Amino acid sequence: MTEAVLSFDAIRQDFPAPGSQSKIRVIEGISFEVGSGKFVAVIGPSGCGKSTLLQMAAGLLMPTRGGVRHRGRVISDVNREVGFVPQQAQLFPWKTLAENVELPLLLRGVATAERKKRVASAIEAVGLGGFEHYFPGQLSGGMQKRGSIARTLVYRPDVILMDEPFGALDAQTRMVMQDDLQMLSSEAGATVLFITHDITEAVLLADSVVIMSQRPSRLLANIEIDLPRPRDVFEPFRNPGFEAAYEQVWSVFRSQIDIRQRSH
Ligand SMILES: Nc1ncnc2c1ncn2[C@@H]1O[C@H](COP(=O)(O)OP(=O)(O)OP(=O)(O)O)[C@@H](O)[C@H]1O
Repeated sequence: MTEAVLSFDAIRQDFPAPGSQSKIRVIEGISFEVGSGKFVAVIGPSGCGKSTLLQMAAGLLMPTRGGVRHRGRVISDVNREVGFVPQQAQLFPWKTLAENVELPLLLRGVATAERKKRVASAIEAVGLGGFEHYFPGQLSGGMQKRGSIARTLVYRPDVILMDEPFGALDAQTRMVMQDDLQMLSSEAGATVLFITHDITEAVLLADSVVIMSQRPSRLLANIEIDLPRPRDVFEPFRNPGFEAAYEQVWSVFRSQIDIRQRSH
């Protein structure tokens, strides 16, 4: 069995209800693991607590009950061994691409020569060689997203947390980025916890898909996606076994979506 890098153990999360003394239960009893070198996608209806789980893994929020462990250690403070790729690229607009990517290394006190080497290789890995001196405003949305991924890869975090990283991209750029991410993460043997609303994206990228229910959210299923790699993200249905895997996820997930019967 592969070693668990992250484990979520019977997580419950209550938040104070804004404007009242009561509490809202958002998560009720979620448990799953992210194994070493595995790509785990989490899907669930809007507001079910997916981002909340990432915040717990990053040590920015402690669960009301249960615990999150990183390589067996209970996370009780900011977890500096995770890398976070947010929904928006969030590069500093006044810094060049190279300076943005270099920042985490500066904060960690990495020596200059090593910094330069790692920045160059991270920028190269995401296909942005030649754009080092561009400012974020001079890059397209997709390129900024690549920059944000390079800024995470550069310090080689033990786990990469991605919160709908491709949600805001156009459909074509999104496919290219999915393909790149698949290659980068398998080459680096990276451990990734990835949030998405998109079942196709989840099935194409993940080794397993965790499906959460509506609030208070529970774990509906944790489905292993045993499709050969590399997977074709451009023509999903050409991947042998894709249709069955998609159907397996959709058959669980569809109960969580309001599909209204309209008579007109
Ligand atoms: N600090 C907070 N205080 C109060 N409520 C919160 C807080 N953080 C999150 N919530 C609530 O918890 C619920 C889950 O939020 P979260 O952002 O984790 O959902 P999500 O599944 O990532 O949603 P989406 O798919 O729409 O991004 C939401 O209803 C939100 O209003």
